[in-house]
Amino acid sequence: MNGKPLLTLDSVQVRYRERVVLDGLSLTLAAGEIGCLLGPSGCGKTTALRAIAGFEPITGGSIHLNGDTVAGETGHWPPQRRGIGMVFQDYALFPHLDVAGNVGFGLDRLSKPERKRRVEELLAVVGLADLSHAYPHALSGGQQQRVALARALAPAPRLLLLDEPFSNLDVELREKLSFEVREILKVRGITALLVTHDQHEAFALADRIGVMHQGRLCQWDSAYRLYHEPANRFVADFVGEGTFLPGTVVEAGQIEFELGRRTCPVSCCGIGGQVAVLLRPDDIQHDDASPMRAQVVKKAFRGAEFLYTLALPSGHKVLSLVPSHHDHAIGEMIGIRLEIDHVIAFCE
Ligand SMILES: Nc1ncnc2c1ncn2[C@@H]1O[C@H](COP(=O)(O)OP(=O)(O)OP(=O)(O)O)[C@@H](O)[C@H]1O
Repeated sequence: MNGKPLLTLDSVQVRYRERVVLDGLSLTLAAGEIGCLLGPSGCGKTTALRAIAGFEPITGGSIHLNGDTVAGETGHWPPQRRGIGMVFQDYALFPHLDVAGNVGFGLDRLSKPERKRRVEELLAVVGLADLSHAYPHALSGGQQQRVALARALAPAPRLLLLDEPFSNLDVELREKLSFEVREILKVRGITALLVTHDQHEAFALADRIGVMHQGRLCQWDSAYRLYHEPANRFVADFVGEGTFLPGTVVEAGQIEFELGRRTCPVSCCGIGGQVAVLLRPDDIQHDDASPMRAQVVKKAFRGAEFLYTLALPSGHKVLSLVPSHHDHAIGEMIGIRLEIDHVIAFCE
């Protein structure tokens, strides 16, 4: 991590009655960094945001914001004292206020001219200067989301929390807005934490991503490392596409599986141990000259590429990304080559 920590969660626990829904959540976000909690429905992402914002009391651990302990044994700061901005899934705009009224809503402490200036500045930042007198019902989903962002940024929060901010938008707009929002946050040096179950959104927006499963954080890392060096099988499955092939540890640091023998540091089992070898679609290359053959059982056109599902002689399936001018029919046998940088395997 570069820079001073702005947000630190130290073994945070949240319980609803007897049920633990956040279990020992620890993470640090540096000032100016954008983090993301990614995970399936019900894993505790929203609860984590609510705990940080101060809407949810924590039952263990502590939360620190810019050096202040805002939740923990020493007490619990109310949301308004934490100086945190929030953007919600449903935008939560005030329907009776126009765009300028929505953005200026939390700025009563400013004089009228200051407030006007601040609203204009924020609307310019989110590209809505021309719509300051429009009402929310007359705006598209993407425009409403930008108003919500401008409103959350207007009081200059120490931290911005975004809860599934793009989930009501179509896929294309989602990615476009993710990049736009990242640009806005980065230019202004705003620290933000987003929650989503959409990994493309996480990849487009965040510097650091935490994959959550059943209230626990499995890995808090860059998108690259989550994809290429997943900490466990859940992360490997949840992030990116891939399949697993059975393998055996044949000597220290060496595993053998259907596509060959490779170096792989496996610490969880000894020689003879059974492992599951992770193969990403980019690890399997199509090569007509290769003696290794596999049968096309499924294909998905992705524009520049086909994603082929291939059956190996054992019947196990692997995925392969192949340039789309290599258009092979279902049932055809094609040559493949293993082109893998570092092998990841998990003990069975
Ligand atoms: N007020 C509550 N009382 C009891 N249980 C709750 C409460 N709020 C959430 N839960 C439970 O806590 C767990 C975590 O919920 P949370 O909303 O944090 O998950 P999530 O990852 O944000 O899910 P989603 O992506 O569906 O919003 C869920 O099993 C949920 O049913």
